Amino acid sequence: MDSNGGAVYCTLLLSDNYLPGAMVLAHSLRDNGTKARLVALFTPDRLQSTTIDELRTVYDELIPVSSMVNDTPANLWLMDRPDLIATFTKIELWRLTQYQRVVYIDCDVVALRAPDELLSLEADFAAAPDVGWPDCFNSGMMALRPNLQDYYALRALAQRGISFDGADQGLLNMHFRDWHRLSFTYNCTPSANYQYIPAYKHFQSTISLIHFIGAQKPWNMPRQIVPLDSPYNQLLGRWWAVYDRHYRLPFVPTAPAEIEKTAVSQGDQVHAPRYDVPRYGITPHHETQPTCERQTYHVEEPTSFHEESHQAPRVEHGHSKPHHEHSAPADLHHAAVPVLSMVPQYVRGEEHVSTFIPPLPPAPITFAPQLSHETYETQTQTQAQTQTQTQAQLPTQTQTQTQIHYPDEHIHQPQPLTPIHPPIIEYKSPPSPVPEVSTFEAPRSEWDPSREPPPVNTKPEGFSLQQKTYNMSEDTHLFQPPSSYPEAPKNMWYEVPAKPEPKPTTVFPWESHAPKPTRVFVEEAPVEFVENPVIPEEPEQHSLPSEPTPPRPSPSYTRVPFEPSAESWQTYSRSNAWDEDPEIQRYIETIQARRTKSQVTSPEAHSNSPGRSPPTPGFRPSTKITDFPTEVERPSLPVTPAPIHRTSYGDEASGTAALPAAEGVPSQEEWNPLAQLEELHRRHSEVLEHPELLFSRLAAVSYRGR
Ligand SMILES: O=c1ccn([C@@H]2O[C@H](COP(=O)(O)OP(=O)(O)O[C@H]3O[C@H](CO)[C@@H](O)[C@H](O)[C@H]3O)[C@@H](O)[C@H]2O)c(=O)[nH]1
Ligand SMILES: [Mn+2]
Repeated sequence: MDSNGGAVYCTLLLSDNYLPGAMVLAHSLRDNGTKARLVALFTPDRLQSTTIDELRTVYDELIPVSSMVNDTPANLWLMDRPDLIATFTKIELWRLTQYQRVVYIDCDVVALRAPDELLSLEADFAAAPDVGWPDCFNSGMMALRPNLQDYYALRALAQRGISFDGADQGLLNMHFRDWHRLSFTYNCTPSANYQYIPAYKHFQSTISLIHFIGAQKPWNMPRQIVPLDSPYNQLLGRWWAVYDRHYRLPFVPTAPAEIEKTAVSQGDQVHAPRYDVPRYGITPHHETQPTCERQTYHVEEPTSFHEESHQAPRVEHGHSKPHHEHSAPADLHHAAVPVLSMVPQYVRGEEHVSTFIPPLPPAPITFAPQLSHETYETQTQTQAQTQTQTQAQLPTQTQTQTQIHYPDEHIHQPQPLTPIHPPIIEYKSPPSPVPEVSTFEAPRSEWDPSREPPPVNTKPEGFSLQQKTYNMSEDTHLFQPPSSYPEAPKNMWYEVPAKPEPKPTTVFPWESHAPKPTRVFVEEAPVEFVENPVIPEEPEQHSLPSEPTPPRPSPSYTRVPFEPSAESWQTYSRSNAWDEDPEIQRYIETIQARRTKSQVTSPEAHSNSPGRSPPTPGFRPSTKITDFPTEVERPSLPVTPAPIHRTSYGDEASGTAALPAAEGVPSQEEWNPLAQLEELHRRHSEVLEHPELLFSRLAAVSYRGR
């Protein structure tokens, strides 16, 4: 436990590509002498294990947290920052109740001095104003007291996606309305087009933390951009200075004596400076240089950096680890053992070093910020080789060769970071830069598909599609029809154009000169139903016209509806009253005669005479459709009256064949309907009197029926 009673610095790492920021932040705090514990929250599911290993080299404690993603990230696009999708994870800070206080700092911050006074701040929640909207605080630096009330309240907001910017800052500002306002110097957020230069000049010496807000982070930017003296670029240089101190080639302690000098006396104990070995996948020069002697630090507990770096991955939880474990290695020789660092892998700024061929004569220095387009691995090697070459060849520097050149060397020289803590390690600066010239580089497209995968965190294309939301009507009133609708216009009509029927083209000559047909067929005459047939009860009383009425155009038949008689069917005459009426008969004959004149085809037409042929004996001429067989025609009395199927109109060949008799049906000769009816009546009364006989009877009948 340190002097601040459970107060820690804490940062958050959600992705591998922010690793350089997290490392530089921790180094900058340590370099400035803080003794407070450095804690890093990290999301194991989103990070490579090598990244976590790297964090372990500088942070005292790593705390895994599960990432909290904004499920409704639309507001993130207002900032054009879809990469901030998981910053709700910051809420986990309030669950760190093992600490009294947490001074949270974003990864993209570099400390110019360690703001240890924030560790003992009284306020429950303090932050500095945001440069974009100063009524809000910027959530990149917050001094807070972990507690579960705030934690659950914040988590509830996060789960409902309540944040005006879609990320943590919008959410936290909605929750912490009364925040203790800290000085802007605790979270100085310069922008590339920084406006208030006089204020910067006035306050710059008081700045504690520089926060590189926005999508562009220092490690993705050129090491140096013009104008060099702009506030932003100067502050950017401060970030690179820390990075270079710990990760940049070359790192060659000039002389053992100077290393000795760097030990910082703190109180009554000699405390070794934070020593960070520049770790590359190559053999450092001092191993190959015999002049590099072993040097011993004065440390409390000599610890081999080499051994520590080869420990199995381990996540520390809660238990304290004295920060001096990370202090200087006891033995420079150990420290010099090559260890591969992951950090430069995520630093694109190295690409902003131009590889060039020095022309002759040298021209004034200008910097070309474009990148040499090499993969990182190649570059590292190139750097390494070049470095060796540089060492050997720089004194003469006459040959034309590819070499890495650091144009910003003079401004990124390590310098006293604060008056309180003098520089802890002296550097031998690389040989002074050779004169530079600007080199032409073709404009680079955003990414080269032939060399690299598409850039991460780019905007999905579908987002630019227009979105439209339709809402359900919330009107609860019933539909009220208007009292009247306007009259439909009356003058709106038009002639339907008649479509002329196309006449089929004639093929044969008789089609165009066809004679008019004169013959008329009986079948063609439509049957006319007499709706109310006049059935004279007394044919005698009927006065028929003595003269034939003018022929009606069509009907020759009359269908008489069947009227069930109340009398017994035995008295049924089986004939129509008018059939016997001579007047009617005569009338019909006149029609038939008329027809015959106009070539009526009728059964009589078989005779050559146009008039009425003499009746065949036993075959009377019929004028009725429901005719009954004559005595001659019928072989026996039919069961029911049925029309006789006559050969119609002399066509004897068609349809005259008798249908085969049904099986099991008694022949008509054997069937006496009167006797059958009597039998039926007898059985009926028998069953009524003796119902018990019914079933035996039925059985007998069905048996007989078979
Ligand atoms: O890919 C990512 C993105 C974010 N982070 C972490 O989340 C922090 C916030 O993201 P950052 O890119 O620093 O956001 P800023 O550009 O600083 O944007 C502002 O808006 C953010 C969202 O509200 C706040 O989190 C910041 O504090 C605020 O400065 C970072 O520092 C990291 O700690 C990652 O580790 N990986
Ligand atoms: Mn930030």
